[in-house]
Amino acid sequence: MGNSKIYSKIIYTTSPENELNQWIDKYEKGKVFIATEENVDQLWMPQFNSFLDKHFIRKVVVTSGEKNKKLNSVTEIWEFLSKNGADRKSLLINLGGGMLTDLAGFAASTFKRGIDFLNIPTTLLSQVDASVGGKTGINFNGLKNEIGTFKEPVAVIINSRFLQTIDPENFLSGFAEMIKHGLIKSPAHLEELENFNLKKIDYQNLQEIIRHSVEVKEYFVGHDPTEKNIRKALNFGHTVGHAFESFGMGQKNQALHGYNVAWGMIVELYLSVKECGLDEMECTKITNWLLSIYGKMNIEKDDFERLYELMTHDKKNEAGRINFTLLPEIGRIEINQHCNKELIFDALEYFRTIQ
Ligand SMILES: NC(=O)c1ccc[n+]([C@@H]2O[C@H](COP(=O)([O-])OP(=O)(O)OC[C@H]3O[C@@H](n4cnc5c(N)ncnc54)[C@H](O)[C@@H]3O)[C@@H](O)[C@H]2O)c1
Ligand SMILES: O=C(O)C(=O)C[C@@H](O)[C@H](O)[C@H](O)COP(=O)(O)O
Ligand SMILES: [Zn+2]
Repeated sequence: MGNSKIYSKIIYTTSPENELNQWIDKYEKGKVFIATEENVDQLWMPQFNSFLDKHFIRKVVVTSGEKNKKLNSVTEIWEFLSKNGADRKSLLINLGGGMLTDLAGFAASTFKRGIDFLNIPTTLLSQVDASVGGKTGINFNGLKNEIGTFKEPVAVIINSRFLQTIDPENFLSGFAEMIKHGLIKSPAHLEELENFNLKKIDYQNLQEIIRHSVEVKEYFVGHDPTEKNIRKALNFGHTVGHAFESFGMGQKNQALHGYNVAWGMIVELYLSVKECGLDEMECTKITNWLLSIYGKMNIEKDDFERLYELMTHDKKNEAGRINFTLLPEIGRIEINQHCNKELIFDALEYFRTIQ
């Protein structure tokens, strides 16, 4: 995958506490803090409690769920840090899924103009994607990740044992970002995902597959940390996926991020055929696979204008044009692809009617 210039140290371990020991030593006693969210606090914090006590690490717990990836929750973390005497040299440990690592990473990257943070991701999605690469942020104004920063954690500690308590839907949500990694860079990774038994998860094998996925992410982040160029590859499926996700925000059964990305990838694979010459049979094969795992979201023709409007907020856009990352073939990307409104509507119609 080539030399990575990623700033964070990525550590794979079965004993996060042992790894943490060495990191904590670099910081003054009483200046290390931990942020988590309710569900993870209940499920996984008990195993860390004596460690936290021993090292005088104080804890803040925010409310779980994507709808809490918002400014109020950031304020809670800022207040906690401020009241507990955090200074510029402090460390914040973020224990949780992508919602928490995005949120608390953002809080850390802005507190006193930025303090160190370390991620311990607890969902598949956060292990293969969200905790790595330094995109932090919150949703705002009905738009995904509208406010945020680029700041990499000092380290990411990955332990696949956390995944044993993940529900199947959240597992599949993370699996979608892995499929994205295979599609944009690694046919070999895609193949191992196609062969992965989702009904009977082999956690030992999974740890290795997670590593392959993270390597794809590291490659793009290492070469372009602030998404000026080829990091846009990692946004494949997200121009449309984020529009779907923002569209569903606040609805009762809001679909998980990875599901929206999977559906976004179906639309963007169609665009790849039309604009970049992706083989139609290849597109159909992957689309059918994605549909078999993720089903699909129901959209109406009347929704197309709103979805298009949401795409006009995508962060990759330039000069008023919607910017896509597309695939001329599996494992290769073309960034800065512009599709006209008519073609985007065609692609949405393809998605709406596909069985
Ligand atoms: N920064 C990035 O590069 C990046 C990349 C991909 C996604 N994201 C963001 O990540 C977020 C989605 O992350 P997510 O899918 O991890 O969601 P999440 O953090 O909301 O976690 C999903 C659910 O699993 C629960 N949970 C967490 N760890 C658990 C565990 N070990 N066992 C049981 N339950 C557990 C949570 O409480 C929550 O209910 C989105 O906001 C998305 O935009 C960011
Ligand atoms: O790391 C990246 O770069 C990505 O685009 C990874 C995406 O999976 C992730 O959802 C990211 O948060 C999207 O970022 P945004 O800039 O489109 O909000
Ligand atoms: Zn994503």
